[in-house]
Amino acid sequence: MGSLEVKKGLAGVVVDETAISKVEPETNSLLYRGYPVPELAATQPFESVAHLLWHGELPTESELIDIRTTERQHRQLRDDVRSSIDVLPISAHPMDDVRTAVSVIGGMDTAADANVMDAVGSPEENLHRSMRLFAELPGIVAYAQRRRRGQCPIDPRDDLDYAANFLWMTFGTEAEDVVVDAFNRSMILYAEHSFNASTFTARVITSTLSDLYSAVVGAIGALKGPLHGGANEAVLHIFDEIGSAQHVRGWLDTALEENRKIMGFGHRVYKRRDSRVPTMKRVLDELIEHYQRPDIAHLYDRLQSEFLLRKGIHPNLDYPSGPAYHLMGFDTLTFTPLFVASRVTGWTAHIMEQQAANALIRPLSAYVGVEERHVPGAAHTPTGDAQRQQAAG
Ligand SMILES: CC(=O)SCCNC(=O)CCNC(=O)[C@H](O)C(C)(C)COP(=O)(O)OP(=O)(O)OC[C@H]1O[C@@H](n2cnc3c(N)ncnc32)[C@H](O)[C@@H]1OP(=O)(O)O
Ligand SMILES: O=C([O-])CC(=O)C(=O)O
Repeated sequence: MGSLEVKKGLAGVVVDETAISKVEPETNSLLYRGYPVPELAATQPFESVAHLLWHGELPTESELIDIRTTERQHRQLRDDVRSSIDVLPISAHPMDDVRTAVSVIGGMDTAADANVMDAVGSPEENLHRSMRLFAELPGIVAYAQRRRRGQCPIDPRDDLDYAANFLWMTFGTEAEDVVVDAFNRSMILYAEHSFNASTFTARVITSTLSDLYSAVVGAIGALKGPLHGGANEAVLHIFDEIGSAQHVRGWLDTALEENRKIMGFGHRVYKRRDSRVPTMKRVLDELIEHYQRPDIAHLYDRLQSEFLLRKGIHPNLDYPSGPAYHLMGFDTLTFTPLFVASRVTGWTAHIMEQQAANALIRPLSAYVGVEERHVPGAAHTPTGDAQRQQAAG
């Protein structure tokens, strides 16, 4: 055991195959089921990308109508789910609201755990569960923000597609096309990214033959941390702390002296650039133009160039997403729940892929603790092989 090489954080370890997305750090590119993500973001509604991730192909016209019809059928926030959120204190993080809501949805879906030995469910059941979570999460995220603001929930609108309806349920006003389009592109960019920490969590849970809801709940927990999805929220906290572009240098001096991590920068896989940043930066630029907020552009550019100069580290997707969601009007605490609403498509695609070719995920560890010793006053009890030999006489 002692001679085993430890791969801390599983860095560089290939644990399985996937056909869902291809992350290529050498060329800074990202493909979902073979399609370049910038092409998908430029042309597709998020509903089509969800279909692509689950089924491997973009939907035909009639399949898109089907997914949109089903999504509309399940949009309404259910009373039991709303009550489960209401039990939590307003001070709870909205990621806790979302995690609790998904857990309750799973518990209410009696098919999911009626027989613990068969919790995994059929592929058709799991596709249906994935679709329902995709449809229900916007209502949950919107409700969590409105509740914190002391506002009543807003019913979904059947005449609006996914992105426009999400914004409608959150703000109670019809968003302008430029904002709907920006939001749609952000959802596509966040949807999937191979074996990141939350997706891997979902696959570990799935590998024990647990159910899809348990895997999504675990994934939400993993996404909450600021080294992963929580970074988009953390970026806005940093922007608030800095205040304006002229304060970047002084702020960065102190932060680096204190060995702070600068959220929204760096990546485990992309060591040069994050493939999604240019597309999301364009989205941010359009929003800055739309809302006439050049101050945000100055702060963004100054922090990016100063940090690159000092540490040689590039921004990741969370860096442009944070200020973009801020400009759209979302509360900072809502940013990571938005990531959940998008990433649930990738998670569930991976859960189904794991189920289709399962192997229990169980790595080894190298023990570095105290060697065998004995409880004071106790007779020495042999362990392992010695115990077996003694028992055999
Ligand atoms: C959608 C997403 O989930 S993208 C990731 C979002 N997370 C963040 O933005 C959080 C900030 N970034 C980080 O903490 C890291 O870059 C991670 C966790 C994302 C990737 O980290 P790893 O691959 O484990 O690299 P690690 O953290 O060891 O960094 C390597 C070196 O770069 C430094 N570094 C990396 N990112 C940062 C950062 N954002 N701020 C300051 N220093 C950093 C580390 O301190 C380390 O320096 P050292 O070698 O002198 O100790
Ligand atoms: O791939 C990662 O490690 C994190 C990430 O960018 C994502 O999940 O989108």
